[in-house]
Amino acid sequence: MASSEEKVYIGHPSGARACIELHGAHLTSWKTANGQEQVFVSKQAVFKPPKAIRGGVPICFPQFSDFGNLKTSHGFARNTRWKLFEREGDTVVLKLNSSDDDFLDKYGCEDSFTISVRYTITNTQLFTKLMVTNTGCEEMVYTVALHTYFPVEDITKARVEGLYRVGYLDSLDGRLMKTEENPYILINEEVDRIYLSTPPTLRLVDPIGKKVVTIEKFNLPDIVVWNPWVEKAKRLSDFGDNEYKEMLCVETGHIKPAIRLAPGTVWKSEQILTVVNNGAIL
Ligand SMILES: O=P(O)(O)OC[C@H]1O[C@H](O)[C@H](O)[C@@H](O)[C@@H]1O
Repeated sequence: MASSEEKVYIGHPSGARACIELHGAHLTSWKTANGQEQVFVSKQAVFKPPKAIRGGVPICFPQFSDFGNLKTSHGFARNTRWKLFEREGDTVVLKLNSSDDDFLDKYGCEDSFTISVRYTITNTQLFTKLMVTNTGCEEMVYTVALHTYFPVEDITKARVEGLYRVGYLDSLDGRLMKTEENPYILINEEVDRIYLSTPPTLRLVDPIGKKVVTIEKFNLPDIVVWNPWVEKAKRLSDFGDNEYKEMLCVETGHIKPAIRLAPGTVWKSEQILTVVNNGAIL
C-alpha cells in the first residue's frame, strides 16, 4: 500500500489512540483509553527527516549505539522513511526493505533484508512485533532496540523493577560489567546501562503518577536504562534542559551478543506494554 501521508493513526473502540510517523516507523504518541499519553516526546524534538525524533519509540536497527560496524549510532532505521504496508483499526504494519532506496549505500550497509514492525493497541496495551528477514545470501549480523521514552511524574521517585542481580554493561564506565545490587533501580544521576539476559517481564513504577507499566518481551533479552540527567540534557540540542525530570528510557533490545541471521530466515520479537493505573498495586 503506497502512502503520501507522513504519519498514520490507529485507534481502538475503547478510545485508545496511537500515531506513527513513516519516518523511522516511529511511534510518537500512544494514548490509552483514559486519554493519558504513555510516551514522552521532547518539546524540542525536531520533526525533520533524516533527523531522528527525540522521544516516543525510535527503532534502533541494524545496530544499537555502536554495537555494530556502522558509523551511525543506533543504525539508520530511525533516519529512514518506512512504507505503510497495512492499516486496519487498531493495527498498523510498516516495512523497510534494503532494496527500497539508496540508504544502504549511504550508510555503508551491505546486508539485504526486510524489517517490519506491527503496532497493535488495546484499551491499555501496546503490542509491538518486530520481524527481520534476511533476503541476502550471507549471514546477517545485527543488533536492535525499541528505544521507548516513558513519561514519569518525578524521575527521583520512579523505579524499574525486575533487574535485581542482573549483570549490566555500564556505558558511563567504559562498558564495565557490573551486577545490579539493588532490588529496584532508582534514578538520581545520569544512568546509561545495558542489562544483559534479563527476565521476560519488568515493571516501571511511577508512584507519583500512580501508574505501573509492565514491560513483557520475547526474543529481546537485553534492557537499556537511560536518563541523561543534568549535564547531558544540556548537551542534547533537541531535548529541554529540565526534561530529564519527566522521562525515563527503558529499552528492550538484542544487543550482546548480536543476532546472527542465516540467509532466507526470519527473526521475530515482541514487546507488550501494559499500563495499570491503580494506587493499590504501587
Ligand atoms: O542521542 P541518541 O543517539 O538518540 O541516543 C540517546 C541514548 O540512547 C541510548 O539510551 C544509549 O544507551 C545512550 O548512550 C544514548 O545517549
